[in-house]
Amino acid sequence: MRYLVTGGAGFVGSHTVLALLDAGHEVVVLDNLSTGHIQAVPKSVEFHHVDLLDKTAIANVIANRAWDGVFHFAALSQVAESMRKPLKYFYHNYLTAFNLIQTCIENNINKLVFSSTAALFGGENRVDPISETDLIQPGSPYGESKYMIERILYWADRIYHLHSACLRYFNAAGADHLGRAGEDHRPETHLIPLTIDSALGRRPTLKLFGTDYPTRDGSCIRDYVHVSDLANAHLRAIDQINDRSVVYNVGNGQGYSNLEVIESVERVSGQKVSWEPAPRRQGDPAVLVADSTALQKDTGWMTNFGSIDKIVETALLWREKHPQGYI
Ligand SMILES: NC(=O)c1ccc[n+]([C@@H]2O[C@H](COP(=O)([O-])OP(=O)(O)OC[C@H]3O[C@@H](n4cnc5c(N)ncnc54)[C@H](O)[C@@H]3O)[C@@H](O)[C@H]2O)c1
Ligand SMILES: O=c1ccn([C@@H]2O[C@H](COP(=O)(O)OP(=O)(O)O[C@H]3O[C@H](CO)[C@H](O)[C@H](O)[C@H]3O)[C@@H](O)[C@H]2O)c(=O)[nH]1
Repeated sequence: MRYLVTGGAGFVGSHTVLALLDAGHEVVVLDNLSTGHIQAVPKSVEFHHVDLLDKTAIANVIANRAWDGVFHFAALSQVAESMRKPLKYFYHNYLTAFNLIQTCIENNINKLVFSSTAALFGGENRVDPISETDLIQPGSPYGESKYMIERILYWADRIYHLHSACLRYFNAAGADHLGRAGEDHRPETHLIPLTIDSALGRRPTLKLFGTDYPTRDGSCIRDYVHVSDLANAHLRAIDQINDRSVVYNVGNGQGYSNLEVIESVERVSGQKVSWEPAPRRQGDPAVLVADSTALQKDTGWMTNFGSIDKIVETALLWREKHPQGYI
């Protein structure tokens, strides 16, 4: 199969590219390298330095070739930044997806897998774990921008038969267990890599955002899913959309508090993490844990890296080998 991957130089995209190659598929990556890294794209992969805001550039890559499907990872994805710059998120995430979807329709592509998010479920009054039918209530412009794209995809299916899988990831973390790829956001905003860097003495004291949430220890609870398990969910999801569209929540089904993540990093690294309480970060819901039963039932998807310690272990190994990230 030949697949187009937007955002394939980024964290989740690069791990999915590896999973696609491992399964014997041909992959073409389209990325503007705004947050991704060319070093994360295997040399054997055809790469196009394209910004999805430029519809003509997208069409130049897609037109006149046969495609078996598209994986759309490219986006701006920082919840906190979206609270400060909401219009940037609506403009960028909506328009890039719009350009891509329109080009897919114009070129008779009929399968698209989309990186949606747990940030759709921002409401405080709901019960975890969260299933696909739970109330959608984005708690940030980032989450809202992803929901807007889910709605375009809904209508693109009904009217143009572009079938889609919207995968609402919870917290992607970890690194390829063979060390071929890892997490390198600049600046890094995610808890696990920041905590690891604190343990390795490469960062000053970690700020723990919020210690007064209504949770078991006062810190937020998140559902961490290993990035390679998440990549695998994409390969399974695309097989589900030959004649229909699907929406799946993707997580481990188990929540860890921020303090429990710190404990895991200390356990796995054998080092103390220096941290201090800090005010809540805007846009953060207290708890986000996935019910991924639908994905498991439909596709047989299971996690290989279920425990937080395993996830942290792979992330730590990559970080130890790549102290400067991709260079
Ligand atoms: N990391 C998570 O925990 C998480 C959770 C839920 C959803 N998501 C979603 O998954 C996707 C991937 O997340 P990630 O953590 O890998 O992010 P990332 O920043 O590492 O990857 C995004 C990639 O898209 C590229 N890109 C961004 N804007 C582009 C544009 N206009 N044109 C072309 N390329 C562009 C970047 O250069 C980068 O390579 C995003 O859509 C994100 O919203 C991530
Ligand atoms: O220095 C830090 C960084 C993070 N946190 C806390 O750690 C938890 C996890 O934060 P991350 O930034 O690692 O992840 P998020 O849950 O904010 O975000 C992830 O899940 C979201 C869905 O809710 C989005 O999809 C987003 O793209 C994805 O990265 C949050 O409580 C956050 O406040 C800290 O305490 N200190």
